[in-house]
Amino acid sequence: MPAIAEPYRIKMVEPITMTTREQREAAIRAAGYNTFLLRSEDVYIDLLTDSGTSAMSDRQWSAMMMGDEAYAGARSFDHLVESVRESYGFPYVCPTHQGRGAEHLISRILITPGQHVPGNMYFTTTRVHQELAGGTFHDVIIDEAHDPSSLHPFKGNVDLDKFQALIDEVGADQIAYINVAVTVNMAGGQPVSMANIRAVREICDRYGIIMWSDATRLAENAYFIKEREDGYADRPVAEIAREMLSHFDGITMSGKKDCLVNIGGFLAMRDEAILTKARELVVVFEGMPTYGGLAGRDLDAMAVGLREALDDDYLAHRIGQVRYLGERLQEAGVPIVQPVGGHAVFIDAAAFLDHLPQDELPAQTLAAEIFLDSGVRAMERGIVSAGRDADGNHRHPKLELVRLTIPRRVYTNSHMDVVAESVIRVFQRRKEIQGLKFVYEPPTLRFFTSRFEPL
Ligand SMILES: CC1=C(O)/C(=C\N=C(/Cc2ccccc2)C(=O)O)C(COP(=O)(O)O)=CN1
Repeated sequence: MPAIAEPYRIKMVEPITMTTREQREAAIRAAGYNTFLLRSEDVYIDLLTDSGTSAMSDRQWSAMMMGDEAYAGARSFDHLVESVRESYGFPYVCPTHQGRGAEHLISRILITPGQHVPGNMYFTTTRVHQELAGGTFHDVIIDEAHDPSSLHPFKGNVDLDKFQALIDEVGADQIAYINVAVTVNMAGGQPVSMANIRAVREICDRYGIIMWSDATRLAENAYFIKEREDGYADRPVAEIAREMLSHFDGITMSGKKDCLVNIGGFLAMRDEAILTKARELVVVFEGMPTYGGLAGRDLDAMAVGLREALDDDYLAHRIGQVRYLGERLQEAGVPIVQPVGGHAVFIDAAAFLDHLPQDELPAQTLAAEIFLDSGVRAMERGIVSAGRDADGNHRHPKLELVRLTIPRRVYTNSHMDVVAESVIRVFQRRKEIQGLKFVYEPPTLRFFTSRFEPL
């Protein structure tokens, strides 16, 4: 495989510094062994999230200088609408401050309390907003998505039989909409195939069910279709992305991922009636319908970034860099979710620390251990993130993962080598590692602010 260099050159740098083991021990204790509670200055290589952490291009920065900060009817809004129409194919756009702002609005608009919302695996903020609107989430992803070692090329696919079974059980009129995430974050950044999207569309057309997408990482999904699905190898990713989205009635979008911005999101849709309802709500929760909680400059940065994120050379490098880290870990025998996802390498913490029961929080423990070893910050994506069920019991997800999330256009493969060496060092002494216990747990989205102590 010929080397793929970054399809850009660096024009500005932000110094980062290595810490000592003593500094990191003090930092992780102060953070209650929760990597979300670490201070940025104590972190060496920050792989907590790809959300809002990407580097913007000189074109985005210059677009920001031209941002129109008019309170209503700003040019910046027009630029975003134009970009979404051209690149995504939706006529209507309602900006929000970020993805969960859009999730909040669409959940209120489409869900009647008591209805059901099928989707391809849960995502934390998506499910919370569906439940707050009175909906019940049902996971209709294929079984392979819950198996870290399955090599299925499209582990994000909807299981059509599970979707059909839910329709038969509750009735199509009790399904508010189906939410198809592209890619599926909690499955390991796994894509959905075009064939599966088309098949879901057929079922939705048959029963009159709204088909929505969480398009947060749509560019990466389109790239995997180009790589893995017959008939797409010679198609530009931008074309594949438009074809993907053509099957959906609308999308929620966290611009902080595949729009390459530090803040921003939006709803995009075909039905003007949904736009009207979104505009009624956005003025209550986000701001005017033409800014949605964002400055004009943010809208301009997003209008440029969503186009850049669909560039074939950019995606070949981006996906290639994540894969490079995954392959280095695989070569050393570190158990990771396969195939390597689009935005992160997900370590199988249950297999890595197979001497710890899930209630001793293996993924939380491993994320803390990696930070202690090198100052690399990862994110827990296991029992802590899954939260408690309606009866107040811990949910026990099949996937107990630590996510090494790669920001876009920020790190080089030398940083990936440092990360790989750290994870491998921890892997070599894994049997010495003891678990963690909760010492503080908030009522919702507990992974953000919970605190832990070693057992
Ligand atoms: C598929 C998908 C996402 O991944 C997503 C945000 N991801 C995030 C940010 C995050 C959110 C919640 C807990 C931990 C980290 C990520 O670190 O992975 C959102 C919400 O978007 P938002 O953050 O802009 O509100 C919607 N859908």
